Amino acid sequence: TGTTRPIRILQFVQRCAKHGDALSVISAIDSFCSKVEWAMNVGDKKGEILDAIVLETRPRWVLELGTYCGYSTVRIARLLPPGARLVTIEMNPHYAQVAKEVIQHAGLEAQVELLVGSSSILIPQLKKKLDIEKFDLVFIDHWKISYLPDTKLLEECGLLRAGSVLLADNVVCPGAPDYLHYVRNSPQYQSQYYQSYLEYLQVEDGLEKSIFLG
Ligand SMILES: C[S@@+](CC[C@H](N)C(=O)[O-])C[C@H]1O[C@@H](n2cnc3c(N)ncnc32)[C@H](O)[C@@H]1O
Ligand SMILES: O=C(c1ccccc1)c1ccc(O)c(O)c1[N+](=O)[O-]
Ligand SMILES: [Mg+2]
Repeated sequence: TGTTRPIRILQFVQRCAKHGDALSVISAIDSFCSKVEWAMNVGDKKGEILDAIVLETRPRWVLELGTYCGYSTVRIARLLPPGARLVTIEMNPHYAQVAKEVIQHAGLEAQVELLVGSSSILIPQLKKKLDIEKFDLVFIDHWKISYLPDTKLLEECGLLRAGSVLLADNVVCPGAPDYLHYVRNSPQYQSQYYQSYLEYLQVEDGLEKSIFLG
């Protein structure tokens, strides 16, 4: 039995990226996934939109749903102001282990809280687990069928405040139609679509930014 794709991504990072240099980790993964093996990272094009929204939001508390190999985790954590924290949830223990090592290679482990488990189980435990009040920014990038139920769960658990920003990946491809309809039609959200492309491909995709109005 050979290796897994996440392991091959990690090995490339460990071989080609400079320890403690987040940008070199990001470009190593983008290089590997655009030239060697496609992988479901948010990627460089949508990643630039993600970066801009992190910088614009200046979040103290960030939640990421879906870690995979930690590519977007590193993209976000490298831009956080001192003292800010990124909580990332991943249900696959193998992916979580790879992500842990990628985040460590980038030197960002102090800013990141990586939780292994299902979002629907962990979200209701977050207030107890962490001395957290509300999330300022949520990056939604796990299985597309979970976007809507988990958004409603975040509302019910009182983890969003007026002004909290939800940023959802893949609202076009593979798509999250029920989520999109909800945030675009609910009076509780102000939504905006950022057109881009599916990671490493010439297929349309985009991010939806939705501000919770409270
Ligand atoms: C597209 S990948 C995440 C990519 C990552 N955000 C990036 O851009 O580098 C989706 C991940 O979400 C995880 N996942 C899917 N549903 C989940 C759930 N309900 N709770 C926790 N993790 C979940 C999958 O195991 C997978 O690793
Ligand atoms: O669902 C897929 C998918 C579907 C089919 C084959 C490969 C991946 C996918 C594609 C691009 C993404 O950015 C992404 O986040 C996901 N995902 O799994 O969450
Ligand atoms: Mg995605």
